[in-house]
Amino acid sequence: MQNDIQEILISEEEIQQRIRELGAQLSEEYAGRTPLVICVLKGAFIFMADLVKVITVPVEMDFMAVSSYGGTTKSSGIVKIIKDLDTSVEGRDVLIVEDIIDSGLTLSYLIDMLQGRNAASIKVVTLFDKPSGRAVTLEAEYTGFVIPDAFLVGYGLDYAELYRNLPYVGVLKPEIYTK
Ligand SMILES: O=P(O)(O)OC[C@H]1O[C@H](OP(=O)(O)OP(=O)(O)O)[C@H](O)[C@@H]1O
Ligand code: HPA
Ligand SMILES: [Mg+2]
Repeated sequence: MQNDIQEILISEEEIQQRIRELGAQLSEEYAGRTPLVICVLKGAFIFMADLVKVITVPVEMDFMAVSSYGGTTKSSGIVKIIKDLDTSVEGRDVLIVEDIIDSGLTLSYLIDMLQGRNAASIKVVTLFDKPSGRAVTLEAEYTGFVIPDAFLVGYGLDYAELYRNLPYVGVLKPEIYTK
C-alpha cells in the first residue's frame, strides 16, 4: 500500500495537531449550544472520530453516506445518497464534517438539502480543501489544510475504496489510476 504513494503531503502528526486547533475553535463557536455534527461517509469517518474527541461542548452525531466518485479520480457530478440521516435537522445547529472539498458538488448538494429541511444554522468543517478543483463557488467556515491539485489518498480518502487506512495523506502515483 505504501509503495503506491508518490509523496507524503501531510504527516500524521501535522494532521493531529491541526485537528486539535480546529477542535478548540469549534468549542468556542458552539459554546452554550449542542450542535448536531454530521459525518459525510465514508471519507470523513476518521476525521470525525478524531475531531469530536477534541470538541469540549456536548454534541449529537449523525451519519450520512453519499458518493459521487466511485472507482475514479473525477466526480461523476451525480451525488448519490446511500444513507440518509436518522435525526431531524429542523431548528438544529448543524456542523457538517467533510474530509475534502474538491469540485464542491457533494457539499453544495448537502447544504441545499439541509436548508430545505430548515436547519437553524449550517456550518462546514473540512480537513482538506482543494480550491483548484471547484466546479461551484463554495467555502467551508473551517478548513484544516489547503492542498494542491493532485489526487490524494489516506486518512479516510480513497481511490477505488483503498488507502483510507493510511494515517497520513499522500499523493497517489499516477500509474496506479491510469493503468
Ligand atoms: O467536492 P467533491 O468533488 O464533491 O468531492 C468531495 C467528496 O468526494 C469524496 O467522497 P466520495 O464520493 O469519493 O465518497 P466516499 O467518501 O465514500 O469516498 C469525499 O469524501 C467528499 O465527500
Ligand atoms: N482523493 C480522494 N477522494 C477525493 C478526492 C481526492 O483527491 N477529491 C474528491 N474526492
Ligand atoms: Mg471516495
